[in-house]
Amino acid sequence: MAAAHASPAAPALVLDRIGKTFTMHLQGGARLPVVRDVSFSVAPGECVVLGGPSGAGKSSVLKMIYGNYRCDQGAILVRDGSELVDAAAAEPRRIIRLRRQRVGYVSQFLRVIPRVSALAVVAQAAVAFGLPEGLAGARARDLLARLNLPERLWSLPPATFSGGEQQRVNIARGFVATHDILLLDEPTASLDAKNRAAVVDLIHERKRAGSAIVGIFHDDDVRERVADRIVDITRFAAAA
Ligand SMILES: Nc1ncnc2c1ncn2[C@@H]1O[C@H](COP(=O)(O)OP(=O)(O)OP(=O)(O)O)[C@@H](O)[C@H]1O
Repeated sequence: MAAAHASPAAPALVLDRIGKTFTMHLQGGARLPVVRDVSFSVAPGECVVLGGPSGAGKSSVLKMIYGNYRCDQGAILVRDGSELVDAAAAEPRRIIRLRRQRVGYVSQFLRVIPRVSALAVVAQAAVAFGLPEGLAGARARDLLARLNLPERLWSLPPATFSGGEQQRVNIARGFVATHDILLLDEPTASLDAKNRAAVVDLIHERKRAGSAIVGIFHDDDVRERVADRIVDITRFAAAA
């Protein structure tokens, strides 16, 4: 595990020449090079939006930052208190700690947990971050209300919710803790205009609070309202 000391002015996140080639073991080991030498950094309070057409590798880059996909090359430096941790080389236990304390992630779809209510799904994320239960519950209720999830649904498990309702539970879960780094994979894809606006407000609040955000947004309007900078992933296309 690589670790070094970080200066207070350092970026929250640095990607240094990361790359990914998928190997399809069920297809005779066919190799699919996706990206290479992806390098950019994100400052506290900044929102970097990943651009590029479908299949360019935007979600793969987010998944490498979160540790869902292993990097073939490069380093992902995450500030963890006074340390800089290379998440690309970190042990699983360290990745779990980073996810709890430093890096939040809103995926495209909610992975529902059977029999757990929507309110508990959101509050549990805040408890895992370290908030006391009372405060976690209050923040969960506040977020579900801001995201216009009808109160009659809060005590129900989200398995039977509509796509947009599930996605709002997912967003509330990602925003209920105050991670230094927040990864957003098309959080507004299945939302109407009112709820897209609610998410834009949450992103602005989180930026003001100093989180470094990396997001993917296909909606041009949302992208323009939240992006400080767009990083075009096609610049890092790996040759086949
Ligand atoms: N687990 C995987 N195994 C094999 N190939 C994968 C895997 N994940 C992604 N890919 C491939 O990597 C390429 C990039 O996919 P990725 O989802 O990162 O693109 P994207 O830019 O986010 O696309 P979209 O905008 O459509 O979501 C695609 O060709 C995809 O098929």
